[in-house]
Amino acid sequence: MNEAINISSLTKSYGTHTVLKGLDFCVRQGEIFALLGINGAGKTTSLECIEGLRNYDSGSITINGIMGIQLQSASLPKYMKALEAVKLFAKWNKTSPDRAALEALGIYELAKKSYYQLSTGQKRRLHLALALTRNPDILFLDEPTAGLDVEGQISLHEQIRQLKAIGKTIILASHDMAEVEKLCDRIAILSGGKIAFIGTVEQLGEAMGKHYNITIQTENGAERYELENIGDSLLSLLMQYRAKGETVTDIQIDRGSLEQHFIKIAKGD
Ligand SMILES: Nc1ncnc2c1ncn2[C@@H]1O[C@H](COP(=O)(O)OP(=O)(O)OP(=O)(O)O)[C@@H](O)[C@H]1O
Repeated sequence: MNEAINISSLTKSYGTHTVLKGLDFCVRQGEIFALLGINGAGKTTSLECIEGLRNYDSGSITINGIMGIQLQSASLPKYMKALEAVKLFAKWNKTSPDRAALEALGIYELAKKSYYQLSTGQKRRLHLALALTRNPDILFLDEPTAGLDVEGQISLHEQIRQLKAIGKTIILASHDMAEVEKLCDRIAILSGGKIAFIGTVEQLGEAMGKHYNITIQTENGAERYELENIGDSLLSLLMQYRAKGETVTDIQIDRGSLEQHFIKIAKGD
């Protein structure tokens, strides 16, 4: 698959504070890619360097395609109608609005509503539509569903999937692990100014190795354990229950959530 973005040895400091210490990663054409990291890890800084909104100190950034940017916070005049805004931005960008993308975002349903009448989710959709007026190949979304209710999140996810289906590459920063797990093809975790992990959520689970969350249910209640290996450890755990004379009624095993893996990697464990 071709690369939409290639980042090599990217560094960025604010005064004496070095935030990016040599980032290396690529985003493939047509994928939904998430940049993850704890608060202050440098996600926005990385995105803004790639978008050209921020200077960086060294390294290289190669972009193959036109970029569209949905900023974390933005505003429009109170009485501007949604479709008016889209047309204005399209005129500014000397493009004609991409009907399929606008339909995917449900903008025609909002066409005649003034900006102040839009809900947070509808504003988010409109700003995404404005980012699309450049007819971009690559879309940057900084925490796209922050502040949206569950319904708003689900519909924006669906719209992001539709944008992928019409060929857009999407790179987003997010704190929402459930969102990332459902939506993204690949993730990169920023930690200590570098990429600590890159790959699919499944690959992250595999890379974190033999780690299991075990819940053992008895008549006396449920107890949770974290085991490194499932064979001997689980067996000896069950033997302990038997020795205590407690009957095990149920066992649940999972390989750890994205959240658990993320916290371990993002905090440098
Ligand atoms: N303009 C700036 N001047 C000085 N320091 C800055 C500036 N912008 C960001 N920083 C610092 O750089 C670090 C990374 O910030 P950045 O906003 O890129 O992180 P982030 O991962 O996007 O965080 P969050 O999840 O909180 O949005 C933080 O320590 C922040 O305080």
